[in-house]
Amino acid sequence: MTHPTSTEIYFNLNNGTRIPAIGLGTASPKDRYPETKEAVKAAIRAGYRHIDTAYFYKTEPYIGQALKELFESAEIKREELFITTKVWPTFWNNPSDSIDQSLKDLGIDYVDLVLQHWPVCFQKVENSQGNIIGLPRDKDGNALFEKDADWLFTYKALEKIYLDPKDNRVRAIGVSNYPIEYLERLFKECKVTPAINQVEVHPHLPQLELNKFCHDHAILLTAYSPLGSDGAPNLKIKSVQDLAKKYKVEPADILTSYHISKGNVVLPRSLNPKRIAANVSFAKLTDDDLSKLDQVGIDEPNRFIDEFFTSEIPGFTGTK
Ligand SMILES: NC(=O)C1=CN([C@@H]2O[C@H](COP(=O)(O)OP(=O)(O)OC[C@H]3O[C@@H](n4cnc5c(N)ncnc54)[C@H](OP(=O)(O)O)[C@@H]3O)[C@@H](O)[C@H]2O)C=CC1
Ligand SMILES: O=C1O[C@H](CO)[C@@H](O)[C@@H]1O
Repeated sequence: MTHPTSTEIYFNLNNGTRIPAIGLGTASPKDRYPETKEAVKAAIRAGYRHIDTAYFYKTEPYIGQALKELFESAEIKREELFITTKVWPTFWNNPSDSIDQSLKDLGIDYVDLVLQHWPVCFQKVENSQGNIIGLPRDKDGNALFEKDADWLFTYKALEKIYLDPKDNRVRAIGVSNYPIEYLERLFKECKVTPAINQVEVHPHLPQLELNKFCHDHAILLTAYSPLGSDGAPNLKIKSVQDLAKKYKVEPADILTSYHISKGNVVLPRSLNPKRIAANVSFAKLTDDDLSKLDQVGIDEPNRFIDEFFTSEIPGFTGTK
């Protein structure tokens, strides 16, 4: 049974641009940041045309090194790639500075998509070296939020950048970790519909209501942590393994095909070049296959990314 590769599949965004269905995740473990360079090169050589990154990941300089080498060797052109970055909540009131830092580290002059990373606002606290602390905490370890700050301010600021005809730094804007309630407020107060809502989705967290809401409102859902994040626990799901046998692909391919079959974008991360190349077989799952996988999360819901600062956001508990 031969399968097309998911790297050949593209979806349309609501602003007329298009996005590759599969992207390489680059939230690498902090002791392995430099390996992201070779992972990006392996991914692009394996056909990936979409890289998902963020100011917060601290991997953008290594991605920039990979891109520089691939551009210089003419293995790929900038316009063939879709590069996403994200604005971290320490830049809630000045996303422009965050975008400039990402562009500098990536060595490019525009990004295809910039997302508000989390709908929260952190105080800007510097460490003894004068660097901004990504996860500022008070003496009790609680998140240091900016008092009276509005989480929608960031998206409104991104909107201004996107709508400014003189500013060519971003081709599309979107959000991440927005629940339906937050999108409903955004629609009331903003002009630009987000191109993307990037959220945790996988069989243990099928997000069926959010998925329908986004598709009904021309927002493309992008699935993060599709494998269950570190250690890929979702590979062990029995229905994933059964479907891998049925379609003669790897379990990781079922976890990515689950999203692409629903018309959603998916972002598997790997630092292992063999796995990166192997994670791209696409099996067009039937509605019955998809329901079986959705049922896993209905029976046993599990959100893997639920950071200490998320408890104010509907659907999060801030306990992981
Ligand atoms: N917007 C947001 O708030 C968030 C966005 N994201 C984005 O989503 C991306 C993916 O999510 P993430 O949480 O990183 O993790 P994933 O769900 O993609 O899982 C990554 C883990 O799976 C392992 N893995 C990958 N392929 C295989 C395979 N074929 N067989 C066995 N193990 C495998 C990797 O190990 P190895 O490297 O050794 O292969 C790694 O430990 C992130 O990198 C980031 O870009 C993630 C979290 C939050
Ligand atoms: O994007 C992100 O990745 C990390 C977890 O992998 C999370 O803190 C952040 O939202």
